[in-house]
Amino acid sequence: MKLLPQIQVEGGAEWLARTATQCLIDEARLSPKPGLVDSRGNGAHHDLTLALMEQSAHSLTPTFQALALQSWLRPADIALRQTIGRLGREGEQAMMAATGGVNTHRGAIWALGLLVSAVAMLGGEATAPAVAATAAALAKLPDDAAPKVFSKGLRATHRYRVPGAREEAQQAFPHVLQYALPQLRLSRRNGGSESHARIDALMAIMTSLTDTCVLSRAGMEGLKTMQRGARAVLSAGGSATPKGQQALGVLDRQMLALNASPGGAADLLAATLFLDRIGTPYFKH
Ligand SMILES: CC(C)(COP(=O)(O)OP(=O)(O)OC[C@H]1O[C@@H](n2cnc3c(N)ncnc32)[C@H](O)[C@@H]1O)[C@@H](O)C(=O)NCCC(=O)NCCS
Ligand SMILES: Nc1ncnc2c1ncn2[C@@H]1O[C@H](COP(=O)(O)OP(=O)(O)OP(=O)(O)O)[C@@H](O)[C@H]1O
Repeated sequence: MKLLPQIQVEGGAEWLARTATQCLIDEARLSPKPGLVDSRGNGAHHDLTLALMEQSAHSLTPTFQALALQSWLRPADIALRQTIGRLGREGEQAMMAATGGVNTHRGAIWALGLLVSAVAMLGGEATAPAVAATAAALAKLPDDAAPKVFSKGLRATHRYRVPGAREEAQQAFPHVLQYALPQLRLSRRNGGSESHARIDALMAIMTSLTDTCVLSRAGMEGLKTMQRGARAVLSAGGSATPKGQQALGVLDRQMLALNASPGGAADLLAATLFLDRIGTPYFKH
């Protein structure tokens, strides 16, 4: 086991927390995102604004920092699972206090929280697949202290018999590793701007995610519209091309008409941006 001076652990935890927060802000500002809050407006959300999303992101920095500090070089066991479960729920409360009771980032706290913990468990330096596998090991452990509460996401996974946020993490974030990161890098190589590459990565997630946000608000019709529309953007050449932009505009209008918002896909885009930055060790930033 690597033994690190406490100051290095604290610096690493602080960097991870700042980076996770920045990824949430980058995701929120990225435009144009179909149905979602972005720098143009509120998408399909009546109770969310970009300012609220940013306030919420900042309120989560101490949660991410605590998760990293508690997880540093620890193995995936029940004790750590219970600790991060408690910190995650406290983070949800901090978010609710910052937003006056609006759910801005529940899914994001789950995904990014696990990934921040996983990087810390690996000592601050690891590849994206290793981080995702470590996060999955944590997500698979039971947290007996978790209250048995009703949630919209859980209800959608039962009703439609599809995997949701829990399963995405337990399966080591396949939509991040197999869809979004390869698309992000491909679109960058093809010469698109960073914003276009990020929108394309979001589209790649939306081609196949069973987003319980969309299912709860717009049912299976909404989900199929999302997946089909995202495929159309990518097969037109991506968001940097005129045809891709046109397809993106069509999808945006369809999502708004259905009151559908791919909040789960947005969370996974933030997770993608995080894992993309983890490639380089924190002390080089
Ligand atoms: C697992 C969580 C997300 C609860 O999920 P649940 O399925 O009950 O649904 P809920 O409607 O509360 O939230 C789901 C959210 O996840 C996102 N999401 C939706 N579908 C998906 C999907 N297929 N994949 C990934 N994320 C998704 C959306 O943003 C959605 O709003 C989480 O809040 C939780 O269990 N927290 C407890 C605290 C904890 O253990 N934390 C540890 C890590 S910090
Ligand atoms: N840019 C974004 N715009 C909107 N939602 C986002 C964005 N980024 C992430 N999300 C995710 O979407 C979720 C919000 O979805 P939703 O509004 O359906 O939740 P809800 O409050 O449970 O439901 P409802 O608003 O239908 O009452 C959040 O948990 C958040 O993680």
